Amino acid sequence: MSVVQNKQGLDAPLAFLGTIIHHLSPKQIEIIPKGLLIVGVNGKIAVVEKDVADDKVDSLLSQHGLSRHSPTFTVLERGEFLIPGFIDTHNHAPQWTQRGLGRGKLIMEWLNKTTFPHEAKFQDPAYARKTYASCVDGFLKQGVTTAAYYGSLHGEATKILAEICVQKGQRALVGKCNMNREAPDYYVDKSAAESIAVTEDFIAYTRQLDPTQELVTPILTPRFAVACDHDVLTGLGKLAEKNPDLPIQTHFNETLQEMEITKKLYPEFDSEADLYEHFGLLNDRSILAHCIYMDDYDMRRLKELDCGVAHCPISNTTSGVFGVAPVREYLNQDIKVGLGTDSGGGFSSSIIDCMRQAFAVSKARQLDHLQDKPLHFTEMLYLATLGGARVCSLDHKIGNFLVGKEFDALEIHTVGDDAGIITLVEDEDTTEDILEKFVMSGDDRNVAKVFVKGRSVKKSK
Ligand SMILES: O=c1[nH]c(=O)c2nc[nH]c2[nH]1
Repeated sequence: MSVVQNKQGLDAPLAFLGTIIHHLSPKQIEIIPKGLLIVGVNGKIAVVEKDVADDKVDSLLSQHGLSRHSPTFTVLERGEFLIPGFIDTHNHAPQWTQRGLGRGKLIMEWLNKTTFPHEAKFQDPAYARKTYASCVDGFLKQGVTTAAYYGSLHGEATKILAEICVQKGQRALVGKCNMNREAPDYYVDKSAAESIAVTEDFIAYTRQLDPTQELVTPILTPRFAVACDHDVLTGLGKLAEKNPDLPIQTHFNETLQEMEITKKLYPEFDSEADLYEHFGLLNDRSILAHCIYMDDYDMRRLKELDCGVAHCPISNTTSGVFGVAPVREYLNQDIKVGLGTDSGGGFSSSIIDCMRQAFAVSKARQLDHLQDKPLHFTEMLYLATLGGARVCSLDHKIGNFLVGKEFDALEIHTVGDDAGIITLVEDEDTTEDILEKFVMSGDDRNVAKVFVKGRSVKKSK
């Protein structure tokens, strides 16, 4: 077992001079045209100075042991800027090799025919190590500095996923997936007792791997009530009560088929909100994926219990039914909401694609709810950054560039030979124009550098 590497921090402070973009709240984006941002060797943001004069740059750099000639000092040219790292609030790591497969199927058919055969392969630790290494590298490359991962049901493979996140420097919530029914014999927890025991062992292992949760936090992961009997949900509820630092993730009001089966299996509950709350799994640490079919009661309970919503516009609109989640309503009610790639239900593992699809979904929603204004591109960026941090209960640490937070950031390049096929930046473009071009037409080639806690973690272009 490896413990978190490089405990002592960075070799030298980092400094960036140029355009810095982040959110202070859902409605408040701050675009700092000539900013100086300095990161201390502890990986935390030490200075954010706006409209900084030249002599002030020199003095602030020197106060932190740097100069304009230091190798860790970066001048961001026109078309280059810093944004906070992307946060993927819903991601199935063992589905890395099935992205795009079986789209158009209803959920239960897709799980049984496409997904479970893939996830079952993680019985083999060597396969898990190889595939999870590719998965974590792939997400880092695309600027996902934090991911909320569902593992497979296997304890060993899920430990490997946690180790790889630590080794490669990705911040992650990692969960052993609990599922002891409504799945084939070859891929199901053998009993409720075993499901809970493997979960406890995984939590203990991860706490040893990263004792201060510097990067990796274990997360309770009942796949959904369809796949978990009463004993599993009861056991997980007890773990949630005993471990108040553990986040919880599950799928919620995802499809009409899933909701109908849930109702048959749990006839005593009128809503999924009541069901998960009864078992102690709905609180301010809960990350609920999809949340498409929401009545007033569900909305109210999510708000009252301060749950977070993982909005997954790509998978929602490409499964058997076109699902339109009420994302404007979540924002209006200040219900915590962020974006999930839902990779591999989502055919794309890119949060940039996800931002764009969130826009399309908000347009679709407007067709039936005229008052629901479509998302603005700055709101899409909010969902991908600070919104996601709130959903993952990590907004005290990451999500924007406030002094004292950890430096999880992307250096975005929209010009130059390596800028790919982004909409060409022209002389007359404002910074807002350039940001919009990035959000609407950029891709991983524009994510030039990726930092987690100040460490550079993108392997290659
Ligand atoms: O998009 C999804 N992916 C899954 O793996 C899953 N399991 C239950 N419900 C699900 N939805």
